[in-house]
Amino acid sequence: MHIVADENMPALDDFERLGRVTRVDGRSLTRADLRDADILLVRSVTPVTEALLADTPVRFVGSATIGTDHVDLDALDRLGIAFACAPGCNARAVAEYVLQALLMASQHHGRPLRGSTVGVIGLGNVGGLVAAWLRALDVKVLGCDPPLARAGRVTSVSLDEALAADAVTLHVPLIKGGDEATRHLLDKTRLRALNHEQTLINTCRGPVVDNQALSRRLARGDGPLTFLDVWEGEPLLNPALLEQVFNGSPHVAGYSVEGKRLGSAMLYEAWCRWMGEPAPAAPAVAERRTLALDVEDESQLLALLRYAHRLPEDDQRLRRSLRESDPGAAFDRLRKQYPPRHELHHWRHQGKVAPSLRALVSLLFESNASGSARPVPALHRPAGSSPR
Ligand SMILES: NC(=O)C1=CN([C@@H]2O[C@H](COP(=O)(O)OP(=O)(O)OC[C@H]3O[C@@H](n4cnc5c(N)ncnc54)[C@H](O)[C@@H]3O)[C@@H](O)[C@H]2O)C=CC1
Ligand SMILES: O=C(O)C(=O)[C@H](O)COP(=O)(O)O
Repeated sequence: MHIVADENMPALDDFERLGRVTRVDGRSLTRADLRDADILLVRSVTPVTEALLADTPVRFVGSATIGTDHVDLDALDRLGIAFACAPGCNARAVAEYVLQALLMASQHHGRPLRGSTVGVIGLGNVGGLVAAWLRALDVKVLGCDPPLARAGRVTSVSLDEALAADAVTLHVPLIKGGDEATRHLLDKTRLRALNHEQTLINTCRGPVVDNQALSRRLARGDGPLTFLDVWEGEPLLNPALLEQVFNGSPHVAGYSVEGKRLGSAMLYEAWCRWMGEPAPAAPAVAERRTLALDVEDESQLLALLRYAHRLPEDDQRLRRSLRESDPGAAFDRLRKQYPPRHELHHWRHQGKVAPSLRALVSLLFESNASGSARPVPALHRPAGSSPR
């Protein structure tokens, strides 16, 4: 068995037991790399297209990501190739990023997060978690998810109602065309309606916000306080826009040690399911070390989140990278060499917690390593295909 895998995927031990693993640069991967490959494992930077896979022996493609906008599922269907991805694998990492951004914004605006309103656009794995954490803090969540509302799974406000909140955070998939398109969901008109008292956070996909229109909006000086983790045109981004945002990062909101490992493990689980083999046992929960910090107000809550990950450091590294001769390569290098960052549940919390923060702090440290909270891989089997 030959497995071709993106060089930025950790924890491929299970696949290594299955056969020979060749590591490749996900951005420059070509069909020639797949001439004798049975399995292809990618991350979000590899466009998975008919041109890449046609006339190769690949029978199973796995993407260790939540987003799948880089994958042409119809092409995989036509080619009879199974596809797996990892919904929810890094949802907690993104939610911690968003909570930190919201607390930074509250400090900047000089008003508490508790009691404010937050528009959460997209209430799936990430947005649903963000909403649950915010409700635990007595934040009024204006959740907007028309597809889930149509399925009777949530109640949804309109997009314009959600955009009127004190802060707005985006968690939709990138859908490039058709009735459900989310490309430029925040276009010139919607961006015009946001003001300098508000906060805008985008951690889903760059093109969900029209970046040119956003830059023009921010250039007027009265636009929202903006946090961008994702950019139109990655790995190249608009340097003027980076200058204008309050905090920028190189598409790393989901880059936790746990999220990346879980993404790889979920693909192996999907492979076992596809092959009709028993699922691997969930890894034993390691003894957790203690994180001793009091959380008696929102500034201490911010300090707690920063024990795990400091958003301003992502921002400083990204701004420095723009001075390099090849900023696109520098963006990718920041991602490849991202310092190990743990999700908070890696630790066991000890310390005084204000009664108003107890519900949230307990959710932040809840383990999802086993049981019903453990995310399940998605497996797409093309009609009539079989693994053997
Ligand atoms: N920056 C990063 O490192 C990461 C980014 N992501 C991105 O975040 C996105 C969201 O992640 P999840 O919550 O896990 O996905 P999900 O698929 O669980 O949830 C997405 C939700 O958006 C809803 N939705 C679709 N169109 C909508 C619209 N027009 N308005 C409002 N809601 C709409 C869907 O009904 C769904 O409930 C992913 O598709 C991915 O692109 C995910 C992980 C890491
Ligand atoms: O899971 C997703 O969706 C993401 O956006 C990934 O966390 C991004 O990481 P890479 O796949 O680009 O390494």
